[in-house]
Amino acid sequence: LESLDVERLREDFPILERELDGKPLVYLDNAATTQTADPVVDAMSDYYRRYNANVHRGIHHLSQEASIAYEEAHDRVAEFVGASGGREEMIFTKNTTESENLVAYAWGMRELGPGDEVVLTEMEHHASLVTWQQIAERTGADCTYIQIDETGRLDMDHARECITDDTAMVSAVHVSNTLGTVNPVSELVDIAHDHDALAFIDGAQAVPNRPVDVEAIDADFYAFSGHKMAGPTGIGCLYGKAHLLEEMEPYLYGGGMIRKVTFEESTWGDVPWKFEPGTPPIAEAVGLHAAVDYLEEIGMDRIRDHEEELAEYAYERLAAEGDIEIYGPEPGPDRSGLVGFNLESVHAHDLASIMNDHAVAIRAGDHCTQPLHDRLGVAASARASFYLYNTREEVDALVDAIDSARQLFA
Ligand SMILES: Cc1ncc(COP(=O)(O)O)c(CNc2co[nH]c2=O)c1O
Repeated sequence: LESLDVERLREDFPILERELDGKPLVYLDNAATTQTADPVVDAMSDYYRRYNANVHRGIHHLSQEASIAYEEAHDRVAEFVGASGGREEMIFTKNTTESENLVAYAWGMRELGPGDEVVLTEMEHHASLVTWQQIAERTGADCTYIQIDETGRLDMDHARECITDDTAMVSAVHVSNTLGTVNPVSELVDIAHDHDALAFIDGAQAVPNRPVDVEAIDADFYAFSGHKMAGPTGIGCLYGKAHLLEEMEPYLYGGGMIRKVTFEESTWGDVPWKFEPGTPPIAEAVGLHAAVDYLEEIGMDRIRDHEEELAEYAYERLAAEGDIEIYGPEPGPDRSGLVGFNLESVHAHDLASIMNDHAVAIRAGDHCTQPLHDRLGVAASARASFYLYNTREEVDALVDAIDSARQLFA
């Protein structure tokens, strides 16, 4: 595969030219949110400037244009993740978290009961872990957690023990936002289906960074966010198999999601609209469509390879320091483009603060995976996460800034 022309791509992200106190910005917090590509900003500006209107096919021309753009964005995003059902398998939400809640409420609250089990993993983000924990509490179901092994991978033997005929749902993260672990989601889905359980995959750290084919994985539901894939904030996606979405009742009500309303009762519109009440994120959908076009033109396999190369380089440089603990698998197909770590005797928050003094933006904290940090035996971790526009020189800047912190706390 031809490598990325990073210098050319960086021109699409003017923010990367910023200097902070005279130092060039080194943005390594892409797992939290990526920067927004110029074509995305241009597409959203064009919408607001030329065809801004409310959707649901109003009678006037602008509404027709806006409606078509909004509807076609569903088809385009569905195609991007291999959903052959198009818009009938692609719901737009606010973010991955809301997508998770939609399944938990619209499916979980109706289908789960005492004796049912929801199987999660120890590396779940709070978006799924807290959500399923609360739904289980309300329905009388139980949550169990697939353990991670000493390398930060899932213990698949334990997975086969956890997933039984009492399992109603397996909910697993495709790529861990803390460990960088790439999980064997197709295998997890197969085990779930062998026990007639459904499978929800949290793809927030996968869809932006690697090719994803939801039908090859055979996930029943798959969630991700626009802001992590060079797109806008305020829009998330929920893929769901058509027959499941057809059967599911909505859990948010209002205009745009109904077919007929009387004083006595209401009936629902078609999928995805029955799950999209009120005025939806129209400009964001136009922006997400542009983000998908942008990423696909670059090539998701090339983006994956670029990120993995940077993560490998970072892993090797950090490991060579001798006083840095790195979490998650060694570089390779089981590790995505992020590295979680701690510098001996320096709290992650202090480290990130000093990195900030050097204009290096990393994230520090629990990354919304507090149970996982308990399992790792640390309260917090630092995390450098890469994207298509990062460079090896920026990894060097990361290591140099860490050295400054080391000197300061020596
Ligand atoms: C694996 C995973 N799932 C779900 C979410 C929630 O996505 P949202 O609803 O768009 O916010 C995130 C966001 N992760 C992070 C957000 O900030 N730092 C992070 O690591 C995530 O990494």
